[in-house]
Amino acid sequence: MSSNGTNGNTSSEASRLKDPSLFSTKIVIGSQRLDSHSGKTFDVVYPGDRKVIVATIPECNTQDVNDAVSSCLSTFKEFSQTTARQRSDLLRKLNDLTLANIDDLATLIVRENGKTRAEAEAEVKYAASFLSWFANMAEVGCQGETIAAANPSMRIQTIRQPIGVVACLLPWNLPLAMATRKIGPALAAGCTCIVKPAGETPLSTLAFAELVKRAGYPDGCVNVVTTLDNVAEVGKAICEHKHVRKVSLTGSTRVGKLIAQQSASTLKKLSMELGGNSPVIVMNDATIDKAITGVLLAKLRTSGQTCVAANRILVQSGIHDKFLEALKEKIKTYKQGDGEDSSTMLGPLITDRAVEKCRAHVADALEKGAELYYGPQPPSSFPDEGGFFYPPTILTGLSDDMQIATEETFGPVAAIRKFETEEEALEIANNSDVGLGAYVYTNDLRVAARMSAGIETGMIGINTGMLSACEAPFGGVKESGYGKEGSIHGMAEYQIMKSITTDVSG
Ligand SMILES: NC(=O)C1=CN([C@@H]2O[C@H](COP(=O)(O)OP(=O)(O)OC[C@H]3O[C@@H](n4cnc5c(N)ncnc54)[C@H](O)[C@@H]3O)[C@@H](O)[C@H]2O)C=CC1
Ligand SMILES: O=C(O)[C@H](O)CS(=O)(=O)O
Repeated sequence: MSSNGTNGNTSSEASRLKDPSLFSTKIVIGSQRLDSHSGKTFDVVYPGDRKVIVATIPECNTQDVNDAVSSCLSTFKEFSQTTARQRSDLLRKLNDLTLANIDDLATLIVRENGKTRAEAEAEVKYAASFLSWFANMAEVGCQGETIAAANPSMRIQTIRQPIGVVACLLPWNLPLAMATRKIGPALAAGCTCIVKPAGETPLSTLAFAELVKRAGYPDGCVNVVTTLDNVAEVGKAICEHKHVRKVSLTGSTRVGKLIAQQSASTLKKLSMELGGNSPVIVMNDATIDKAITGVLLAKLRTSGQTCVAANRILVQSGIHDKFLEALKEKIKTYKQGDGEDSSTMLGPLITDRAVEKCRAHVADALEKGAELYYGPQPPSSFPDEGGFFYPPTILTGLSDDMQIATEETFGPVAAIRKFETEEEALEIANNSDVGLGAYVYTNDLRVAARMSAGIETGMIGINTGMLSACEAPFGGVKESGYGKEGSIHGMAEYQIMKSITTDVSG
């Protein structure tokens, strides 16, 4: 294991930054920036042209995980004793530093994820919102209770305490926002963190760890381990480590089930923000322009790579044809290309596997009776070279037997299905093992109320395609997982509540 003492910003990529010292390619263990014990590395590829190796990053193993947890544990003894006020002040400094470095953080997100700069800057602001939110929550969320005991001799109180060492497992689609959505409440509660970003997108998390240090946090509050190909070993080491008391995962349901199994031996507290299959229901009385805008936002944000992406678009028969025509006219205007090009509206997907998944979903749907309403016919649907692009596509005639109806496409493919009645739409929408987000377009409050009650998801947007905000509880039901992130509920995920009964008689 070597340490060059700096953050390894030897890459030409660092020259893209105003502050090249934010280009960090070493893992973070306490005060040290290190290579992995194995000395092995992996490359981060720019999805916009799949050629440039953006950075070479340590491929961690069990020893690295153990070092990171040891760092968390030793710092926890000190950090857990800070006051809520102190932790609130630190989060405000971290929020301010994050926003002050928005240009560089956005550059790193564009380079590692491929999304447009506009989306990357929006993500940095979204990420910072969790820091400012939990700066406010730090003092509120740490309050306990005094309970009137039935026994006059007794005084019953509760206090909230940090749960301990927290593991944060992050997805690649919003690498920074998903980091702060976990690290923010964990630090607010007084926990210390071992953070594992997705192998595809480690750079914004490593830069954020630099800002944590600059904000004045004790070394060891936020430790970062990285892996791409050794994730099974690293994940197992995290899940089975007895000093890791909490795991917060944002990722697929497949990985969520694995984490739950592996964490069972030490009975860790878990927050599971997993996969979705979001239905959109457009009723005949919907305002069509609003519906088109919202559906395309829910479908195409981050090129369709969000867990709350519109995956099944159900349109009532009376508005179906008009809606389709308007959707096609609008989707045509979405220009794909390099994220740094200001005219680009859709960046590439994260890998060629993601492109292949879109192609396979379209091909499968067409074989099972769907029609290609807009977009290229597979397999000519994606370029032979260049970035990981899949062209925006509209399919009609969606049916439950198609892969695109039961799996997240995670790409710019809009699958439309006509329905007749409200009851039919609700039945189709709920025919899924997962339940994260859903969207309903109607001007009838009674329909909105019935749909809000009847749809089996954790979150619903009514006449909007955006249901995420730091103040709103984010999380799903069924196999989309459990736990809430953000909101007044998000901090309790990182705390224990202790009840204290005192005999005050005599
Ligand atoms: N509910 C939510 O808030 C969100 C859910 N997602 C879901 O995540 C998926 C796409 O994101 P991905 O990063 O591809 O998900 P993924 O499940 O493949 O990976 C998520 C994280 O888990 C890690 N991981 C993978 N195997 C692991 C193992 N054996 N042990 C420990 N960690 C492991 C990955 O390295 C990554 O850091 C989609 O299903 C999407 O719906 C994505 C973003 C938000
Ligand atoms: O990672 C994701 O997909 C996010 O949870 C979706 S959102 O918070 O940006 O809506």
